[in-house]
Amino acid sequence: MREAKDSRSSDYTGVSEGSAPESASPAHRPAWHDLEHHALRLKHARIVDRFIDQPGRFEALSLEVNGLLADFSRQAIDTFALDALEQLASQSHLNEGIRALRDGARVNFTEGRAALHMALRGSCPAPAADMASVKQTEQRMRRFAERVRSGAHCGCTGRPVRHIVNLGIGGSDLGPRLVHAALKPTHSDAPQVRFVANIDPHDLNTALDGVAPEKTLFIVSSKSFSTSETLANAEAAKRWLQAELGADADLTPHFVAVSNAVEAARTFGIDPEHVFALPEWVGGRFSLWSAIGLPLLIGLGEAQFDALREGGRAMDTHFLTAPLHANLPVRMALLGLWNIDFLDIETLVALPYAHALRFFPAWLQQLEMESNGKHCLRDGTASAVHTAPLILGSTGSIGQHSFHQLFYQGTRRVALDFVAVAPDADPRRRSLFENALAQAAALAQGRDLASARKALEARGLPKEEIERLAPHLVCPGNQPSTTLLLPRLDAFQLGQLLALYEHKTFVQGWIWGINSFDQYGVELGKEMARSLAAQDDTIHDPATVGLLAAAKRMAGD
Ligand SMILES: O=P(O)(O)OC[C@H]1O[C@](O)(CO)[C@@H](O)[C@@H]1O
Repeated sequence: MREAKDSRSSDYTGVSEGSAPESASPAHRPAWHDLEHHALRLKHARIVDRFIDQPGRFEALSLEVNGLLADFSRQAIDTFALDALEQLASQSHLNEGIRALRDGARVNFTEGRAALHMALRGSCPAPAADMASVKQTEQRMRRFAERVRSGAHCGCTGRPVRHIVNLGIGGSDLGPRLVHAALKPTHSDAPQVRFVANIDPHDLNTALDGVAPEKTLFIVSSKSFSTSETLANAEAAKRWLQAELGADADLTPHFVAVSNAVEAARTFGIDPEHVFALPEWVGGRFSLWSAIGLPLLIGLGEAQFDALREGGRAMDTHFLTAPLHANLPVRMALLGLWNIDFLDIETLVALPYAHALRFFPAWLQQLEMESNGKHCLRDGTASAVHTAPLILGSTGSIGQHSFHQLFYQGTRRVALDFVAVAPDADPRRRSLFENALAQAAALAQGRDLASARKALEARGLPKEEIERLAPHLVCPGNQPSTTLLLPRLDAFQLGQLLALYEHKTFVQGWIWGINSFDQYGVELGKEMARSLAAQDDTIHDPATVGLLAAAKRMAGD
């Protein structure tokens, strides 16, 4: 493996050494103006007409990486605009950015840290001492997971642990929760894994329903070991065990922690041998591949976890080596940016057509919105253009019967990412797949007034009734979408999919000129919650004061 270069020792500014300082805003780059020009042409052009203008459009606009096919032919783009987007990437020194990420430069320039999640997948080097400790932790973790899986790890009464409850939130929850749901076999002898994130007691209470305390292990998963929701749940779990097993019961075998705050975990009562640390250079929303994956090692086993990483590594190799014009994460990032900043399509709808991927939209929301939902640029100025998309979504075909209506006949344009899986012999999976294809086609095609009239004529309605109803049947269509088609839903392909979006997020953040790896906004909300808890009335705005008083009245205080 290559050794990390010296760039690691400096904060990454995005300015090549010796070159004149450049504005961090992409809007100052020549390609931006070309793109504005192209957007005037393409904003209202019909996507379906592009297939007529460009025979072979599907082939020209799809990319396949290790079996994962991405079809961009239903994006509102042509070759001129695509070229200009690639120029924007070059003018933004994207290749330099990708190298900076790979070589461990401090791309997280506000916190002075590298973002080396790829190193966890073996795709790039990291400081040798850090990697030695990552490897050592991983060995301990694997041994521990194997002991739990085999029934050798017992609770305080000597019964083998069979229930695992992961207590974590954000990146310490969403990634493992998504992967576990996606890959868990329907029938398995492995310990059962449940995930609890919310401080609302309902979440923990539901997870503990039907669970035997003497056979339960809690994983307190918190990189910082200071997140209030997770700590409150850990304390509640402790109280539950004490109530069930006796105040004097030795709870040590019932708790492990995934955290780099080893001392704080020890103070909570966790044996340091059972604290699995993750390096500082892995951000929460990129941490699935680290010790945060412990519930996966226990619930799914080593082979699955390794195959997931292998998939991530395969996507990394593609990302690090493919030229910009044939680079899948880059293509995806550029088209996302095109929709947001040039076509004014600010919403991205994530639609996995696989029930196993039901947590994908929530995972993606944190990844993209926490990473790139920012306005402050590298040089401290405010972004003049929109950054991260607003992401919503759910599994197909469920959304078709609730929110898709707005995409068909509402007043806004949205961009959609369909994630479909090539169907097997089960006719229900074929139907699900056909639904995905039909939605993408119908949302692009729409239905004009003439077709609406025809549909009503076919029903044999009188002329006046047809005229009255026809406008209500019109669907403007022209909603751009990308379809990602997985050959199968296995650990390798899932790893590829998740790494694809990680890299897309980095590329967009790089071009927008923001730091994708901090989250100071979230901190403000946390501070406010802390001051409420401390009952510091002086800093509360009148609405908060009013609501606090109303809640007190309702509680009968
Ligand atoms: O793992 P921790 O430190 O408990 O943090 C959980 C989550 O909280 C955040 O810091 C802010 O929501 C996320 O970035 C992170 O994934």
